[in-house]
Amino acid sequence: MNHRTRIKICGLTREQDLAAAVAAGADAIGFVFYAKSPRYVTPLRAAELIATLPPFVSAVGLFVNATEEEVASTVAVAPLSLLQFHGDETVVNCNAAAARVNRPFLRAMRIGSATVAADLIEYDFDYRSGSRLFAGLLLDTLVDGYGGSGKVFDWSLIPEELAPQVVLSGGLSVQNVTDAVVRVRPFAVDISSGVEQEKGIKDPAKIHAFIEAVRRADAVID
Ligand SMILES: O=C(O)c1ccccc1NCC(=O)[C@H](O)[C@H](O)COP(=O)(O)O
Repeated sequence: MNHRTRIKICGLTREQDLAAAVAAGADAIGFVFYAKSPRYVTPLRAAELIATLPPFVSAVGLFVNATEEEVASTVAVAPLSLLQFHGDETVVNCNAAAARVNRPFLRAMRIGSATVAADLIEYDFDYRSGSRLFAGLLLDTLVDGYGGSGKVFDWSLIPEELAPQVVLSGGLSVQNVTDAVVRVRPFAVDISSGVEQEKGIKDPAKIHAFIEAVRRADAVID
């Protein structure tokens, strides 16, 4: 079987960075609607950027503790195909917002030093049983500012049975992603800091090198 790890590049703000990510083979582009983030884009700006995407590249909208109304008004402007909830939202909050706009969603689970494997299994069960629109867990590193930290967490925490459904995130880079994919075998990987010149400004060469490294790992797995 040809293993193909999906790839999300997050926190894009410029047309040239989208073009570089698409040319390199990204499967999804993440847009940050969290105003405190240096990678923040308005719904209108996201719509302009999404208009440059070719078919079959997903537009993911990232929210942190947004209200249902904020999610609905964002999706009314920016044609997102997938939502990502990255704050302290509950299952009920995520499900209500996703159902309001009828979009599937990723739930970011932020992993810290006290997290154990059973927490991941319980979290996945809570969301899988709580919403037909739950599309999976995005596993990220627990930090103060919610995400986009450039810091890794302990990948050995990820239960083998969950790995094929998770999006692995948090501090990935061209240096560590081959090891991450071979060890964890996630459905997808997600990156922001590791492909940047500065926050919100991506580096086309780093994007290309990262995606090449993921493809090398896929070849090892096959
Ligand atoms: O990217 C941000 O600025 C951000 C701010 C607040 C919440 C989440 C945020 N990003 C979420 C993502 O999906 C990032 O890609 C993920 O946290 C990984 O980031 P990095 O460790 O920089 O690769």
